[in-house]
Amino acid sequence: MKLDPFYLIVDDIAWLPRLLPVGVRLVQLRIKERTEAEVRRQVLLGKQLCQQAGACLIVNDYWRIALDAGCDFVHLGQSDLDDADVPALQRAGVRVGISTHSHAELDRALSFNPDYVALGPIYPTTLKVMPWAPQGLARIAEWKRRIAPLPLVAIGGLTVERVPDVFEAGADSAAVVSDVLRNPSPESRAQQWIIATRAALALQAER
Ligand SMILES: Cc1ncc(COP(=O)(O)OP(=O)(O)O)c(N)n1
Ligand SMILES: Cc1nc(C(=O)O)sc1CCOP(=O)(O)O
Ligand SMILES: [Mg+2]
Repeated sequence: MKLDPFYLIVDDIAWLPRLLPVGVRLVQLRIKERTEAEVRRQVLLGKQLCQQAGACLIVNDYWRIALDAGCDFVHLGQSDLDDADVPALQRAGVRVGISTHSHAELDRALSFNPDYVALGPIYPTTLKVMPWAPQGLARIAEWKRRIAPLPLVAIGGLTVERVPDVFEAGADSAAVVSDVLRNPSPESRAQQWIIATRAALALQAER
């Protein structure tokens, strides 16, 4: 399976009418601290907006809601895996991406037969407190050797300026929150991301 090289993560579907028209084609809805009813509403609307734009929606954490809503992709972290029914998702045709931060987590993730593996944080992130030291670029290459041909998503502290190194190290897709959503112009930053990730992917293919 191929993932778009630019993987945008948003905390509310209000971002979608702003950023889908720019050309975002892979978007994770990562909603925290809202009621289940609100998450369900956003997932249903997010699915519709992404479908209309030809974009792929990935639902973070809320795998039951995603399954009920007929979504086709979820993202699960290690603690999410404790109560997620991954086989039920897979039987329903829902693709699953899994976060990893260590060798043990990678072994566990691979045991679920995921559709992609995410590695993070590559660089320090200000979005959330994490017990993990930044992984660095060498880890990307190591993870890629372990998981190929599965796609590898890099996440954590990524910026447009860091995109070339991340792809050169072996990432297939770069996931980002702050560098886009906290930019004074999220639309133009997303545009820069699209250009940078496509260029980096093309260079990777030439090597
Ligand atoms: C692409 C991607 N990678 C990692 C994460 C983190 O997932 P998780 O560890 O479950 O943490 P939360 O995002 O749920 O706080 C992710 N969401 N997306
Ligand atoms: C949500 C998340 N998960 C990570 C992981 O390593 O699993 S890093 C991260 C934060 C990503 O946000 P930003 O692009 O603002 O650094
Ligand atoms: Mg999670």
